[in-house]
Amino acid sequence: MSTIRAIVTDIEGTTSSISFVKDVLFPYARERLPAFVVTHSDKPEVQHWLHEAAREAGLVSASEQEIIDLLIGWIDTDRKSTALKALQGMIWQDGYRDSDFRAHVYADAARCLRRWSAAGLPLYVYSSGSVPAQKLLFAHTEQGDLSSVFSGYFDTETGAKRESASYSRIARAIDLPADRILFLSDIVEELDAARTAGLRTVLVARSGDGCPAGAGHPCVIDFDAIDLDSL
Ligand SMILES: CSCCC(=O)C(=O)COP(=O)(O)O
Ligand SMILES: [Mg+2]
Repeated sequence: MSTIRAIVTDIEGTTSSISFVKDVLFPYARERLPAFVVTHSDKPEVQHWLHEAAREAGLVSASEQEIIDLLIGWIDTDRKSTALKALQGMIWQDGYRDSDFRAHVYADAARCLRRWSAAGLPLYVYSSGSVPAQKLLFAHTEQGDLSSVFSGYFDTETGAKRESASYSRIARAIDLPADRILFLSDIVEELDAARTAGLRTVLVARSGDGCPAGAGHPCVIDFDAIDLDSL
């Protein structure tokens, strides 16, 4: 009988391929970002995140073009900036609406998420992608609409993914003891932070090379291999 009462999952590299994020989502946002900023900068929410990006970069008074260049540079270096992620999410909304792409989710992930949810296990997402972007992604996957399986979503407004305090906040928000929550990720540093906060952890190693030696966390190659009763 498993003691796990909730599961929190990462997206990129865990439920979904790294290639979907790097080769589909990021180029889509990169190409459309300049026009998006120019045509939406009067919108309060867009203005807020442009201001936050400038503040994060220490720019006191930046032109629209300087902020666009800054954001493009951050996309190219995969900076996990909350401001960038919020703006990217707004651009991806058009892509999902216009069916320019659908989100990649591994079949094993979709299958297990649906099974765990049907068994009454609350499921959550914790990703660097903004909460609106997470909701869009899971509503438009190649495996169908997965929105109904999730009880909640967390992004970097809760804190950085490599800081243990973020996982303590998530446990408080979920309202369960940390050791009843399982966190799934492809990044060992995120799992280390989650474990420091008391969560249970499983490394999802999808590279095809199998589980790395000395990862320091229980490890699986896909969601089908996760045995909740053995954790
Ligand atoms: C809504 S997912 C968009 C992917 C993204 O922008 C990202 O940075 C993924 O990071 P993760 O924390 O899911 O590895
Ligand atoms: Mg990841």
